Amino acid sequence: MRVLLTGAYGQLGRSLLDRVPAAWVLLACGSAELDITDRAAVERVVKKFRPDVILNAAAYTAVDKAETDRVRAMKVNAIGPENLALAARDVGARLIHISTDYVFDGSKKTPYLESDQPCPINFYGLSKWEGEKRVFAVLPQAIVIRTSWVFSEYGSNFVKTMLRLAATRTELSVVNDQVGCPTYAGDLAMAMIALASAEQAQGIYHYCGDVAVSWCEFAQAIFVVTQQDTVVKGISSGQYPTAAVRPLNSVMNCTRLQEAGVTPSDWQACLLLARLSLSSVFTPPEPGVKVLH
Ligand SMILES: NC(=O)C1=CN([C@@H]2O[C@H](COP(=O)(O)OP(=O)(O)OC[C@H]3O[C@@H](n4cnc5c(N)ncnc54)[C@H](O)[C@@H]3O)[C@@H](O)[C@H]2O)C=CC1
Repeated sequence: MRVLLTGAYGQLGRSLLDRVPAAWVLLACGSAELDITDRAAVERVVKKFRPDVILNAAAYTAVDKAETDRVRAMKVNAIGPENLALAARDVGARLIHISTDYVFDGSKKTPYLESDQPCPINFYGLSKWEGEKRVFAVLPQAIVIRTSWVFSEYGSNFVKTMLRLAATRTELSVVNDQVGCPTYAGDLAMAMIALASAEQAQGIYHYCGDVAVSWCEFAQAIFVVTQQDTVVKGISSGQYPTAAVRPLNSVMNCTRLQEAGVTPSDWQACLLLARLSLSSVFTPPEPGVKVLH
């Protein structure tokens, strides 16, 4: 199978690179090699490589910055995926794109289903929802996986932030009224790989961790696993104002993907397995375009 991976050097992209099946012919492109907002470049690369599947791990993920950097966020999160969908349609490729729990407003009292109506409360969520709509308008058979609270050995994420702060502080205040499901990027990568081979799969799927926690409880779990005595004090969202408002309930129901044979992320086990590499700073060289297999 010929697979084009975009956004190859973000945390999901790198997690995919670690796990792609050896039998795949993979073209991995970081933002320097393929800017997904450049329609002509996307078309050129896709026409030349002729992938069977495009995996899009590229995104504008700075949630707070997106409130003021709106044009860029919309370009990367909405126009970029649309460009990939157009190019995929031209060559008959399938597209697996990633979206977010932040398309919801968080007012629901139970886990969000794929059929629930999005109603984003921040610009990042709005741009990601626009991306979903543009993808399906061009390629109705595309796959969109909505995920949440992603962490890994790579990039920047909540786990790394907590470990960095704990290195210099004995007590941390962390929000305790936003609840969601942490997701290990390696598990999300495996879910994408499974769907890449599932020819019948299409539409929206939710994929996240199997246990819901508040950010405060997530921080406590991180310090238990890494055996640190950092004290974590719960505070409300109101006591920690951010540029972008976050949904209070980010929990998503993953039954649809489970029925397709993909188990939710066992994030607690992954935290334990990944704890050594999580605490080290990973700065690999920026590679160029290459066919890995
Ligand atoms: N990190 C998280 O907690 C969550 C992430 N997501 C979604 O998961 C997906 C993966 O996110 P992460 O790997 O965590 O993000 P990341 O920020 O680590 O990686 C995104 C990558 O996209 C690249 N990129 C940015 N603009 C680009 C462009 N114009 N063309 C090509 N590449 C470009 C960046 O250079 C970066 O390497 C994204 O779709 C994100 O919206 C959803 C929910 C939560």
